[in-house]
Amino acid sequence: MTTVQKIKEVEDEMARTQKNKATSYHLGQLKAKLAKLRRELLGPQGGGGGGGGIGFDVARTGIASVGFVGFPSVGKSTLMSKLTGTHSETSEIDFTTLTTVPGTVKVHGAPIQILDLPGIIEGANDGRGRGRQVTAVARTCNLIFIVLDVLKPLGDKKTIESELEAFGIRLNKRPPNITVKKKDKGGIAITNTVPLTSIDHDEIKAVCSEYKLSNADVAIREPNATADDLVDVIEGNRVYIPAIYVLNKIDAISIEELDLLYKIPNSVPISSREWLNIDELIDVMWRKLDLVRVYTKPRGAPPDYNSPVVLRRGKSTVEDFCSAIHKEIAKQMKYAIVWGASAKHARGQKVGLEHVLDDEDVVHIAKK
Ligand SMILES: Nc1nc2c(ncn2[C@@H]2O[C@H](COP(=O)(O)OP(=O)(O)OP(=O)(O)O)[C@@H](O)[C@H]2O)c(=O)[nH]1
Ligand SMILES: [K+]
Ligand SMILES: [Mg+2]
Repeated sequence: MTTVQKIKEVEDEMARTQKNKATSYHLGQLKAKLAKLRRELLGPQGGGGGGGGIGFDVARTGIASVGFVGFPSVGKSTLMSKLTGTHSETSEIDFTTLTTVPGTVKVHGAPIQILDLPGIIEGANDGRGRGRQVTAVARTCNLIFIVLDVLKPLGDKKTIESELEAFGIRLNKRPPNITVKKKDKGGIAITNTVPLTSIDHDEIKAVCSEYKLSNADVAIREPNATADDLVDVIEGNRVYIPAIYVLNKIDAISIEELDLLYKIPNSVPISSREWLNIDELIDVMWRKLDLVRVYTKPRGAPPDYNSPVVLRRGKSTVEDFCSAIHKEIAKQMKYAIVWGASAKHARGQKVGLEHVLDDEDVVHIAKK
């Protein structure tokens, strides 16, 4: 039996099995089995791991990247071309785009790389079409636009989500607050700081046993943690990426239909052809990217608000700021003065290299 067939078999069995006290051990086993089979399929032996492959690995520029994922002909290239001014072929024929096409858009002074990608179809991860290369590129992006055609949004949404999920991509989700620590003896010891609502001890034990973990401390601090969350933590190698559902072609539907679409969380209805609601899309994109703009203030002069140094959240210390300007600056710095959200007082705070900066802070570097 091929891995794809084995996956299908496990999925079918899961669908047949009702979740209750008596089946939770079995379900936990199945979930872990499924994760292992998917890894096999996508690993280096399966041919789908690593980067995107020929034509798919493009030079990465800008402070962050946004990948466009969607079914064929939903309007990805139309959007990308107009947004960035870079030509990417468009037509009513499916699979017009065959590789990654990069472009750049500047938002609030930050250059953001846009990656137009080929359309994907159901079964992408089993090797259909260029789905695997597309999802491999998507894994490396800071934000994913899931582009949907408003005339058939919901079915397509589910399909795309499950293709991305099967590739270890978790959308609009934080890493689960679960730790699993191997030890030498003592069996499986479970502690939880929150009530376990969506997983029970049997299920936890089944997952651990499937991974041959017979002695471990499992600590669950995640409200509503599931067996899939536990599997994710044990498997590792998951990426947590924010996503926006771009509902394209709203020029083709009525206002009443549009109202319904607004109920999809994290969605922005637009028309890339008629250029409708693109401002909202850029706003939401900016917020989801969660970038940190830092303005430099030279001594005795006002801050330079025109060209911020743009950093990523989690990589926004004064040291990161210095390195973004020039690699020698951190060494030459005596101290920094910071004004803005990260500073303790309005008159400015004297800080060191480890200080974490916030969006729109102003920084003066005093040299030795
Ligand atoms: N009505 C309408 N049509 C659109 C819109 N955006 C794109 N289209 C049309 O949809 C078709 C497909 O557009 P593309 O930009 O090539 O779509 P794609 O998603 O890049 O397609 P592939 O590269 O083949 O996956 C073209 O005929 C576009 O003119 C829109 O906002 N409204
Ligand atoms: K097309
Ligand atoms: Mg295209």
